[in-house]
Amino acid sequence: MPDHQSVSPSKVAIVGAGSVGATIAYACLIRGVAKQVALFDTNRAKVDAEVLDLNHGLQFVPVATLDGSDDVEVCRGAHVVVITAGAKQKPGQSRMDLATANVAICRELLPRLQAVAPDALYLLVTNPVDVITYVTLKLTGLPPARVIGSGTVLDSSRFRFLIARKLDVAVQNVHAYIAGEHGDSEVPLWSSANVANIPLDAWSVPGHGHLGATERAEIFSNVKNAAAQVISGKGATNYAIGLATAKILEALLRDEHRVLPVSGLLSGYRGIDDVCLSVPCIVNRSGVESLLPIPMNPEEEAGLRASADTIRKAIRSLGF
Ligand SMILES: O=P(O)(O)OC[C@H]1O[C@](O)(COP(=O)(O)O)[C@@H](O)[C@@H]1O
Repeated sequence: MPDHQSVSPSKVAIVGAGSVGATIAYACLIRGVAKQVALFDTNRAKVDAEVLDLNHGLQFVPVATLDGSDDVEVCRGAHVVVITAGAKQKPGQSRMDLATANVAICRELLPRLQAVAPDALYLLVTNPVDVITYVTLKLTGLPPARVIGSGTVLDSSRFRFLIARKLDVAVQNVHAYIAGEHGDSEVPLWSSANVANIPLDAWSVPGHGHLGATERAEIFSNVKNAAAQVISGKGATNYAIGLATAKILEALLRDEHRVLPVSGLLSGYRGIDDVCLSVPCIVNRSGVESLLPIPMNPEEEAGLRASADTIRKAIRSLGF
């Protein structure tokens, strides 16, 4: 195995070489996110095969190295550890159904990861991601800024995609967030959603769609059911979460101060405490720097509180 002792400022260690972990590695390589990418999985044959396949494409991406192992040493010195390992959703299961199994995996993994990557930021992707982010905070004792959940970055991009398609504008020009749980209690922030600073409430452009109550309900339902739709067709979601995670990694490693709806610890945010969920945050090399006070109407604020209660209940039922 190559020497992993040296600490690189741009080493990403990905835990779990399943479809999500492998796709995150692929997205990191093609976007040139890190100089070193490491893939760790207990299934040696799987991790070796993914690493071999990815290494065969290194000629075509920005300069980087990729290692893989079933030995946690491969993660040594990582600047960011991305955790994707865990049971995945089967058709008909909610993300919350995975909590007990995936918390047990965290209990086993985190001390070993902290031993080899004590200075890392921890980016959680494993579901239910808000619960897993909170549990990681408690199990590691790390400062809240250094424990980040992928949260609703993916849901917000699904939301923007559907709005963009309805209005026939580029998805990059849609500014809209899903807040709260990455899951069934998530909240669409319609009141702040806009294109070119035109609130979607006031959107009226001939030939460019309409977003009345029916269209909004349909879009939000599609956002919430997006994962189930993909899972029923191909067994797992991987490409969009791979790209979303690479985007978060760029914000962290390049100190971008980018606004992203990642999951982090709320302390006195609109009166909500001691729970991890997503609101738009400034993300830089320190991790989650600031949770932004995005405007919300009373219905959205009530939705955020209800979402916080749902996640907190799940956390408490797991003994945290
Ligand atoms: O619509 P505008 O103002 O041209 O902004 C476009 C830019 O906004 C972004 O979509 C980011 O938007 P958010 O800050 O709402 O996430 C960029 O990807 C894009 O370059």
